[in-house]
Amino acid sequence: MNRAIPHTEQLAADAPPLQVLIVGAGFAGVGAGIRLREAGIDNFLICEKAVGIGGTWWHNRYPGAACDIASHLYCYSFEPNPNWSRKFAPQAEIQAYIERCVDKYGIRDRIRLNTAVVSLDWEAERGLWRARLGDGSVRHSRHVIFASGGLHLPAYPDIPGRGDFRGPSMHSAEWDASVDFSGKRVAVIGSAASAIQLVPELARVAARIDVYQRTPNYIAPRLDRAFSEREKARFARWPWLGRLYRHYLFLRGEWLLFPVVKTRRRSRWRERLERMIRAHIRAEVAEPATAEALLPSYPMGCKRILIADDFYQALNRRNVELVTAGIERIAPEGVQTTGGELREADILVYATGFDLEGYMRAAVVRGRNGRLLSEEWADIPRAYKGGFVPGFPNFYFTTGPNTGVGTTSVVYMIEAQLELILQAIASTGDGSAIEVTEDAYQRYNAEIRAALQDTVWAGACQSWYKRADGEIASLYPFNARSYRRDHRQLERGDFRWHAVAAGHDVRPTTASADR
Ligand SMILES: Cc1cc2nc3c(=O)[nH]c(=O)nc-3n(C[C@H](O)[C@H](O)[C@H](O)COP(=O)(O)OP(=O)(O)OC[C@H]3O[C@@H](n4cnc5c(N)ncnc54)[C@H](O)[C@@H]3O)c2cc1C
Repeated sequence: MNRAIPHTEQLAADAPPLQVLIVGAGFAGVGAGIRLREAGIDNFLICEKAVGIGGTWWHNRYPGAACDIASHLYCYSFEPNPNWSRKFAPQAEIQAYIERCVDKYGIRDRIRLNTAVVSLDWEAERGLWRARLGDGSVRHSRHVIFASGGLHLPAYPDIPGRGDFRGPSMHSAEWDASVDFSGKRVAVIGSAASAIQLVPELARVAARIDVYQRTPNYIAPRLDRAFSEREKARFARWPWLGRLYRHYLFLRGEWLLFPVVKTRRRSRWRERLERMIRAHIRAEVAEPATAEALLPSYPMGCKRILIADDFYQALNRRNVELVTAGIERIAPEGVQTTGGELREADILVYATGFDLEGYMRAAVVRGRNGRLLSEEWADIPRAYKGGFVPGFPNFYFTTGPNTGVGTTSVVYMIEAQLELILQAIASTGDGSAIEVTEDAYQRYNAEIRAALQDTVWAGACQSWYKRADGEIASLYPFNARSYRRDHRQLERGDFRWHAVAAGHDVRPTTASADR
């Protein structure tokens, strides 16, 4: 039975506690809501700081924005979509898909938009999380699913003079659709995942585009194409066909791409792919000096492997130039390079990615005994299986620390994480609170850290994945299938349960095998 969520002004501090509060309405938050409802848990609320649903696919609206994991895999396994228009669906279509899921599974009345969760405090005496929301109201909840995602905070480069630029400037994730690029000189800072999608689109209308590249990327052909009406009809008629295709896409990532990253030792397979992409760059880019500047000099997989069909072609246009000189500062008239050249621009676009640890900075979280999550993670963000941190009872992350696989769909990973979270919530049916043990947390993270040492990301490899101290807090060193296997069953010996009684002290209990 649906119970309408009262409006903010009606929410007094003593509003009945929620069973589950979900932070964020992206693939993870919406997926969590759907799974909860399926499990018969109706008393949940999804708070989303943005004014729309879809997370990444609400925020990233730059021209050319699209997924780079094929759409038939980049969607919920329980909600295949036979009607994807292309192999790699554009942003609007993915956002509309998430909206459709919200309606089909009846969770729209559980979503509160324009509502940031500012802080979360564990009230041990009540066994509840106290959430302070952006509008100043307070809500209590037994469980919190922290589905803020890692990529919701746009990162700007630390370049002097950013505020001096006299024209419009924007981050790719905060696109200003009111700005007209026609006939304008545009400086695009960055040449990675978002830049390679938006440069070909802007190049069609802008007078000139300077693409500022710090480090070249391995960009493989995307081989995107539209699905014909016939193909869509077949996917609709024979759902097994969609499942088979999805499975093929998944195995391709596991077999073709995972071996590239899984070892830091020499790999013939990796070297072969590197040679193929280098040959591709030389074949695609007309100007030899530009082609040379686009050739990466590090092992493939060290940075994210990108795909595009039209980026290298766009660099052949007369109105597009690759600038490899460093940036000294942003001037009112444009970009001043380290070579002393002032390259004038009318519009600045920062395609400079995200603060990779966005899940860490999304809200102030205080667990047992007032322990701040930021203190727990002062050295490095860590979590047991990416989702559980000791000292934070009934609190779960999706896409938390060390959950990035890079070779498969994040939605696939999210579904695995939700499986474990749902089991954790179900295990507290007697009113207790669940918490991972310190031992299990330490052991799991020691295993992850040791395994990361043998991946291509370790050692001298410099990448966005790495923190300034060289630690890797975002990536998972094994393949997606082993991740899924690892998330199938809550390992009860790795948890303990607190007896929680309203008005009484929380008494930690040891997990018994039969819980
Ligand atoms: C441009 C782009 C393209 C991508 N393409 C792919 C792809 O092809 N394949 C792939 O697997 N992955 C891709 N990703 C990664 C993508 O982020 C994930 O696939 C997925 O969308 C993550 O879903 P999520 O729900 O975990 O996080 P998000 O989609 O980021 O949603 C989290 C939501 O939480 C909200 N939020 C954060 N903090 C708070 C708070 N304190 N209070 C309330 N709300 C809050 C945010 O506003 C956001 O809407 C891409 C990412 C980007 C940026």
